[in-house]
Amino acid sequence: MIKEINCKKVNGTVRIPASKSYGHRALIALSLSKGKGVLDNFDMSLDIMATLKCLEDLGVDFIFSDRSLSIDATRFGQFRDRTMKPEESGSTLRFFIPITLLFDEVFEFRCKTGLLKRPLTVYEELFKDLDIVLYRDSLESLVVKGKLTSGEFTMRGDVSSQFISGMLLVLPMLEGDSVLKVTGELESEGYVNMTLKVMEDFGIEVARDGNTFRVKGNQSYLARDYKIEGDYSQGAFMLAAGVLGGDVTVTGLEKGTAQGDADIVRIIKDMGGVIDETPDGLRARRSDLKAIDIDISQTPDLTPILGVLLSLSKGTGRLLNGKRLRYKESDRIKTTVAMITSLGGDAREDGEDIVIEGKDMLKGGRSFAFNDHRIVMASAVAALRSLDKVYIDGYEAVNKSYPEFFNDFEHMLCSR
Ligand SMILES: O=C(O)C1=C[C@@H](OP(=O)(O)O)[C@@H](O)[C@H](O)C1
Ligand SMILES: C=C(OP(=O)(O)O)C(=O)O
Repeated sequence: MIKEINCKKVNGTVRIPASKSYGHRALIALSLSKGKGVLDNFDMSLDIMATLKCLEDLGVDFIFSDRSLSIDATRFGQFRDRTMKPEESGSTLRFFIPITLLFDEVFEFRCKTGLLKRPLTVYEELFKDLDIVLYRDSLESLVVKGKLTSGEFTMRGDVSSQFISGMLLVLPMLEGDSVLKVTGELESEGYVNMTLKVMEDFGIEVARDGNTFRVKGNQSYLARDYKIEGDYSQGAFMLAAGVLGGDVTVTGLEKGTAQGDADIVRIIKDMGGVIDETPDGLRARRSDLKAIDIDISQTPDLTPILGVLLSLSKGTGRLLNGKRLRYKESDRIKTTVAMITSLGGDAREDGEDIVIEGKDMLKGGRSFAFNDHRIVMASAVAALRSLDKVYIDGYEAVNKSYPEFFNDFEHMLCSR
């Protein structure tokens, strides 16, 4: 489906939805507690619903009302279905593989096409010498069999942090103590920090020494109520909208967060963008931006919107070290370049980097979503500084993480 965006100016205040990453983790932590609790400031998206469905199939019950989710996990482990459906959520797939390995049963992961093309190598390597089978039945089906026992685990840190988070979440549930060693660069480290933060908030202790994590076994997650913080990865689109096209205040983002994507505030400021802390929230105002070089290895989800910002800055900027971007919902190196060029900007791939020449205005035109929610949202923001309208082909991909995006962007902020 195609969406026409004709928004040239934004003005107003927008509440940023709850963090998807915190949402996945808090749902899992509360479910592993086998108790009851309420998650407040909770927002739905297709990815979050995939995690909910997997937990429901593992025996957990939910009631959702008014952005609040009540959870009854007292029957966790009394399965309704041994087929997990992670849809297109990489986090869900990579978090639930170790969760199902708590049970010594056979589980099937039936995925939407595309998800199983994203790497599972780190688990495949890890489980090779353990008595655990990961078997890709087809492009849509993965069979998981075995039982995880405590021990010493070594995992690469430069494929996806989700493997590390997935293992960390279950290690305290095992009978003995475990050590998890991450080798090489730990990329997307902010997401591991979020995992550790949620585990701590739910009463779990992990001792960290650099990239070695020591986790005592036989720990219990505490059942509790929990408030999910706002999502900086989504806030990034609205802050960018403010500096490109008007005056936007975002609310709901916590200071001192573990979210790596909170770095968007520093990056925009380094580009000369004006973002002020106000009593209401962060206020971003239209600014002249200068191009800079940005390392995207730690904050891959910011790439599409950083691409838009650089394409509307003065000078040449580079998005650096994006090799893992190839394994997201789309190959985000290619699709970020395609989005910018299709809207009349100047961007090219350079190995694992993207090089962008800034312009005053883009032309507009048709941008393909490539089934990537973050390309959809970045394209909509690019419309603010495009001469013609922007048409987003496949805009429904936005539902993966931010179903209310167009409501917030067009109805709350857009002023013609
Ligand atoms: O753990 C998480 O919640 C996520 C980790 C990141 O993936 P990588 O670790 O593969 O970069 C990020 O891109 C994804 O959107 C969410
Ligand atoms: C890559 C993303 O999510 P996931 O890996 O969970 O599919 C994302 O939200 O941009």
